[in-house]
Amino acid sequence: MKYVIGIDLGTSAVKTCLMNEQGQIIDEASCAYKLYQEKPGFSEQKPQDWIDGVMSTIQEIVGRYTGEVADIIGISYSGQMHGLVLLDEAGEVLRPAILWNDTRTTAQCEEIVAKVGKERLLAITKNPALEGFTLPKILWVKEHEPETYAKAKHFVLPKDYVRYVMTGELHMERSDAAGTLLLDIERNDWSTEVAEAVGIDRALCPPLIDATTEVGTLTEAFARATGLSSTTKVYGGGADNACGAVGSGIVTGGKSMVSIGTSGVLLSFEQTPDKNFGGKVHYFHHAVTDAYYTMGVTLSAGHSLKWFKETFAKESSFDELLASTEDIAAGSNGLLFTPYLVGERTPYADSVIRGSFIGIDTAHTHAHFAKAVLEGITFSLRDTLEIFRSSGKDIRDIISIGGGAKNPQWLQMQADIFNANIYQLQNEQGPSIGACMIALVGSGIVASFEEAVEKCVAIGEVFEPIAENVEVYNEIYNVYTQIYAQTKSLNEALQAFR
Ligand SMILES: Nc1ncnc2c1ncn2[C@@H]1O[C@H](COP(=O)(O)OP(=O)(O)O)[C@@H](O)[C@H]1O
Ligand SMILES: O=C(CO)[C@@H](O)[C@H](O)COP(=O)(O)O
Repeated sequence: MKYVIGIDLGTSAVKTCLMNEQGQIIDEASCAYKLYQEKPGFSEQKPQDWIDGVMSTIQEIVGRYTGEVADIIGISYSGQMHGLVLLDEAGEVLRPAILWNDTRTTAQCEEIVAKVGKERLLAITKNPALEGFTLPKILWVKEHEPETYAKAKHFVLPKDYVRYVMTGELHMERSDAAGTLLLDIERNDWSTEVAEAVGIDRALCPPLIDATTEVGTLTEAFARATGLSSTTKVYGGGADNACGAVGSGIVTGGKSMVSIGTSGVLLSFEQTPDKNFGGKVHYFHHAVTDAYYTMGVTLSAGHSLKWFKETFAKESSFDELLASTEDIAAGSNGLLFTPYLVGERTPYADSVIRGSFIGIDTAHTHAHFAKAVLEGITFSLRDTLEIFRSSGKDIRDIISIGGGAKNPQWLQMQADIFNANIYQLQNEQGPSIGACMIALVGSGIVASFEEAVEKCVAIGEVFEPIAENVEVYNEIYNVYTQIYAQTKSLNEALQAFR
């Protein structure tokens, strides 16, 4: 029996799993790491923490594995997107990584639009300039840390850095490169036009590879440190949302996914790169060659729940916190929450907006606040669903993944707020399953992604919308959608006090 390893480099933790050639998950391990949010808008991580986490999860899995290590024949990755890792001539990390949920780069986004042109940028990259993407982060370092920028030889994304350390080979994989704002999506290559317009040396961009490209084998040092064999082959991997889609079986048309991790994502498969969403949703390369996907992103989805738990319910587990909300009716007795804790991306690209609780009443308890947080996160994802539905997409079935898909109560709430059937996977780790599937396809054990879906994707429970809750949520959603405009100027006035 042959095995593959999938490494999902998330924002809260790395989640690694071992899958056999029949598509069964044999073992899993995870290791959390720190997020540094030292100033409002800043969000960084230390690349060495990722490496330590990856090493320890592999050591744990190899320690429990009783077969021949040489039978673990392939490894691939799923990675949090957009994060900037700058490397010097010797391949050493120059500064902490600036992450996808860091919004310090509003001025750099304006600079990109001024220099490239809004329409031209959209035509080339299919996306507008948003703070979370990588190019504005490069420009921020160039402006604010010129001595660091002068030493930079290459930039990479989080999982591409981990792969570099494990193999010694430096590349950037395309589904992730699509989120840099430097990729020409239709030409499937770096855009010299964008790089030149903003004054970035094109040589900073590493060679591009596909998700299933075999980049080499593990270094002797990494194999020794983890107990793996140095013959283990390593494949490109994909952006975490692309891998989540693969792990949810979304490799062909007509299917959608919701992911609640640190961020929240509503994603829909696209066969071609030429639809026009006017930049309202992100439009990226899939991990599946010659396929694409569109998605909207809530910056603080699971993060809002984690913030609430750590701030107001530190002693409770997530399950206990959610159980405490069970008896509260849909709508939290008139309490609303907007999850804009670090600003927002979809549908409001706004780094200044912050969250609110609206409608606080003397009757509200701790549990009402917890339920309002869950509802607010889910309403925010509905904002993207509305964009998709108004573009003509008929979305009735959605596969739900990520930490937020662990809880049946939240899955029912998703069905009620989205008015769609919600499908839970038997294992909610969609991205690491997707990473294993990439290794299976890359190694040739499985002939295609369609075949990998047959083998590896196991749907669990289905949650159908409850009509009376759908009706209540439709009414409350209409109120929710007014909060952004009505709190925008208040948050602008408060910005100076953060
Ligand atoms: N048992 C649970 N029930 C509901 N939500 C949960 C549960 N456990 C974790 N979560 C949510 O999932 C989030 C982490 O999801 P995960 O997919 O692991 O994130 P990431 O990929 O960003 O590291 C947490 O921040 C939390 O909000
Ligand atoms: O910025 C985006 C997508 O554009 C995020 O979805 C990141 O890719 C992080 O994902 P999680 O850690 O929340 O899974």
